[in-house]
Amino acid sequence: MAAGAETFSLREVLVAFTACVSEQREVRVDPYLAGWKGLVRFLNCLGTIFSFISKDAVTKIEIIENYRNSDQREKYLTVQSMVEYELANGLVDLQKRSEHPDSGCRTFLRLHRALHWLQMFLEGLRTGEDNSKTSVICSETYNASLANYHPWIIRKAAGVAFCALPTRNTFLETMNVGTAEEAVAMLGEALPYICEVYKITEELYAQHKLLDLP
Ligand SMILES: CCCCCCCC/C=C\CCCCCCCC(=O)N[C@@H](COP(=O)(O)O)[C@H](O)/C=C/CCCCCCCCCCCCC
Repeated sequence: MAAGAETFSLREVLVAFTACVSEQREVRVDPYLAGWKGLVRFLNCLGTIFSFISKDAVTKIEIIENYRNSDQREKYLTVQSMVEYELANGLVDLQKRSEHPDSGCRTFLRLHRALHWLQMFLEGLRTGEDNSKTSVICSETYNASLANYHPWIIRKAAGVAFCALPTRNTFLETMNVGTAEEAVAMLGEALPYICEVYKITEELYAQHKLLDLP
């Protein structure tokens, strides 16, 4: 484990995702990005072999943060308002990346797909045997989700990086919430919130036929 792992707290990440859904069942962008930033911090602690993954995640987080810091920041308060605003103003490339290669909708979709992987990965960790291999949980859940959207070279590089993951119990203890059992209990509490964020976003994107944005 690389230096800096002590700065990661699973609790902070999970609190961010639990704060995502508003009373109107809208997905708030700021806590969503805060959750991803915490996860990237954790990924960076796992070693430089994961840098190509964290760099891509950071690029996408920054694209959306830039919208949140722009004059149109209010339009990007929730995923619902972002979709409405970008579609109404022709700001999304629907067929092919051209005039709006980094729309909020397209960029958010990449994180949304990664959230599906995260949901399955955390569930795999939570329910895995004490001595199960994190690398196996990670590659199985990746192959069942995100890998479907990645070219061969990325899938290959990801597969190599997964081999560097520590065992399940070391991994759980790195989350800084106490013992492996305590980390498992916290995952059990938080996963329904992550699932809810995923479900709401998936329904919204399906409703607007945005699930295949180039
Ligand atoms: C609660 C703590 C335990 C969980 C710790 C998980 C830490 C994960 C942190 C970040 C995950 C990274 C999310 C990556 C977003 C990838 C978005 C994406 O799909 N990008 C591709 C497509 O983008 P465009 O080309 O269309 O712009 C891009 O090609 C990807 C490049 C990089 C490779 C992505 C591989 C993703 C593997 C996800 C597994 C991460 C392994 C973490 C190990 C615990």
